[in-house]
Amino acid sequence: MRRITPDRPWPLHGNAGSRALEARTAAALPPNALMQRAGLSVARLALALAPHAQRFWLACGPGNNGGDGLEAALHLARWGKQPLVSWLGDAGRLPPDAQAALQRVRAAGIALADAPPGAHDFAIDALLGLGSARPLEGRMAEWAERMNSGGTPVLAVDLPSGLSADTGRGGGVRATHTLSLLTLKPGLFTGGGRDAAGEIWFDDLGADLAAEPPAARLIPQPGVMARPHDSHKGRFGDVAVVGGAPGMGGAALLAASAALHAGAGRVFCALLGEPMPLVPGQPELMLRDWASLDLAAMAVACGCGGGDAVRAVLPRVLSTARALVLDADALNAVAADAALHPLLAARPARGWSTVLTPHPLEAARLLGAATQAVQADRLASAQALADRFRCVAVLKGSGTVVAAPGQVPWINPTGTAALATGGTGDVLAGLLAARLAAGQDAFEAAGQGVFLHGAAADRWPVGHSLTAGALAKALSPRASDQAGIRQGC
Ligand SMILES: NC(=O)C1=CN([C@@H]2O[C@H](COP(=O)(O)OP(=O)(O)OC[C@H]3O[C@@H](n4cnc5c(N)ncnc54)[C@H](O)[C@@H]3O)[C@@H](O)[C@H]2O)[C@@H](O)CC1
Ligand SMILES: [K+]
Repeated sequence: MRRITPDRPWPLHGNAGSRALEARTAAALPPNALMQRAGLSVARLALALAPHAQRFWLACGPGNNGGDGLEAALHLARWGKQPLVSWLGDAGRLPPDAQAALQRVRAAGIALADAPPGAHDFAIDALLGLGSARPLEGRMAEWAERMNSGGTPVLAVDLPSGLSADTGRGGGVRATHTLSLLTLKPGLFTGGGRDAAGEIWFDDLGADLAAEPPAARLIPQPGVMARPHDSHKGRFGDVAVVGGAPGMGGAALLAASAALHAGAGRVFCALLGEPMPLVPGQPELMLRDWASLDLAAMAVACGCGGGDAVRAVLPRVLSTARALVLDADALNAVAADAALHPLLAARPARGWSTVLTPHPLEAARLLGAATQAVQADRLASAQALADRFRCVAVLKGSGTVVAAPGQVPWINPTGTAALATGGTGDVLAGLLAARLAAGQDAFEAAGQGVFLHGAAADRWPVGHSLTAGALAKALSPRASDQAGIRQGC
């Protein structure tokens, strides 16, 4: 058992993959052994998290998730703790493993209540796991609410009850900790999952994770891009930011600043609005008329603050830039104008890379779907975008998803709600362009870029408000260097 940190590309298995691994693992073990391992693991973690707690409330549901809770109660009782078991099951309809656990609990003389205890020091949510099939209601919803408002730590067994393992939708319990069993589930890391799950722990219970293909992987901490001493600015490539329609120059300048701080050799900024001779406080940025830029020789970030004006430049951008990040208004223009689609579709055959960085509303426009439909299955939505436009798709939001045709998608473990502020998307576009300019593969650049963008926010000092301009400056490789980084992704 261990706490999950981004030290490796952790494989994430959805419902079907987890069920397949469960069957495979259980088949090699004596009956009930897997659930007994699960219960022991839950009890050990509960004790480690709250060594001085006495009253452990175990809220146990009608299936095997509840069985895990019953097994945990046995251990807590053995260790001198007071297990307060509330159980919602029907003894006549229990799956075999949970049935065996129930008999063991009864044989041990542990009482089963049909309501929550009056008081407890620690709550264990074993209401629902993989079998969650509909929103919580009735007593189950009441017990979940009692856990949420109880003021104690809440350890969710396998999944916070009600949360979809595949998508991170739904939910009811908001745990402080989740112990994911057998597999790590993508739903814990994207959509509502991050808020519902709290700190994530994992016990594979002896499963061979490599036996089932993962639905996604967690982006690991990237290494520092080596910058040899014998370097010159041409080595790290040029970035051109094309955007900033009248009144929206700030977005383009934020992207350009991010590209600069992320290590691009030279950064050009082509504003589609008012001409500006120099950017105050940022003399390194070179302002140019967009038509004069040799886009074929640069990584281009297009769309930041582009407004309607960006539509006019897109045909040339799409048919000349070899490495391209399309953001914000460029995405809206592509969504609104099917005439641009063949230009986008022609890029992979020329060996050119394209990264789309939509937030959910922009993704919905590109897919011709509702935003709720995009959010209902973020992994599938990002993959649909990548497949439709033959590009790397970065679906922003809680647990950003990075997808590409034929690749296992990434889910980003970094970032906080502090990033939900104006301009941080422009910063991401500039950062990704800098990595493309350095010659990185687009899928790798996107994965590492979103990790570093989120990690910069995670490092933000408490009490200091996060602004996009300051975030751009925090992207310097030296800043992430100090976080102690190893090679990966
Ligand atoms: N079989 C085993 O040996 C193991 C099982 N494990 C546990 O088993 C879990 C999966 O067990 P199950 O497949 O029994 O599924 P669950 O225990 O998650 O729930 C299934 C039951 O809940 C009911 N249900 C679903 N949604 C409901 C709702 N909203 N309100 C009320 N009832 C609802 C279903 O009708 C079914 O009776 C995993 O998440 C994991 O915790 C793991 O510990 C590994 C070992
Ligand atoms: K649970």
